[in-house]
Amino acid sequence: MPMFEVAAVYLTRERSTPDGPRTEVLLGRKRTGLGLGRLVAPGGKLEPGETAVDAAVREVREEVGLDVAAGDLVPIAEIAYPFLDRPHLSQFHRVFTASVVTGEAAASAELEPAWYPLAGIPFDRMWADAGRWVARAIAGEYVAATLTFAEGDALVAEDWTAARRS
Ligand SMILES: COc1nc(N)nc2c1ncn2[C@H]1C[C@H](O)[C@@H](COP(=O)(O)OP(=O)(O)OP(=O)(O)O)O1
Repeated sequence: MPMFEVAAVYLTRERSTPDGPRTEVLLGRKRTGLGLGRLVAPGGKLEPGETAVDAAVREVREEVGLDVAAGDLVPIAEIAYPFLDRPHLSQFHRVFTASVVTGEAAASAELEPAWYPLAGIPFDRMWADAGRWVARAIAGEYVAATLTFAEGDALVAEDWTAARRS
């Protein structure tokens, strides 16, 4: 199944709170297109000639107004998402994390960003797969998977051994 490529970035920061230090992750409520209304990481399709790292840096700047250096991006996952009911939406994600960012997150036409505690990510507001892997990937476990979606954006199959493009 042909798949377009997407780069996504889970940015993190450390904050002190009355209960002690905590790690937070930046997510944005999607304002347009596929996944409208869901919380997602900044990210999007690779443009012609771009590497995934190039696209990750560009998407973070465009969608949440933050600057992240290419050298600070750490790959944490590669995930194939076949869409059985809409094959043209099938996509291959390269996912990164980074803890070094400059500036304040700002809303864009694509995303309305906010920081969430890593220990309390609101997975019920995200794509159905996110609760299965995002926290452990940010924690350092590299994830390679094929996660199949079907009608109603339902997650209908999970293969946690490889990111298969066909
Ligand atoms: C299909 O399942 C998905 N699961 C998860 N966990 N995250 C997803 C899924 N589909 C998209 N996302 C994430 C990936 C990115 O961080 C954002 C946006 O991706 P999308 O492919 O919707 O990108 P666009 O906004 O359409 O791309 P452009 O910015 O290039 O227009 O959501």
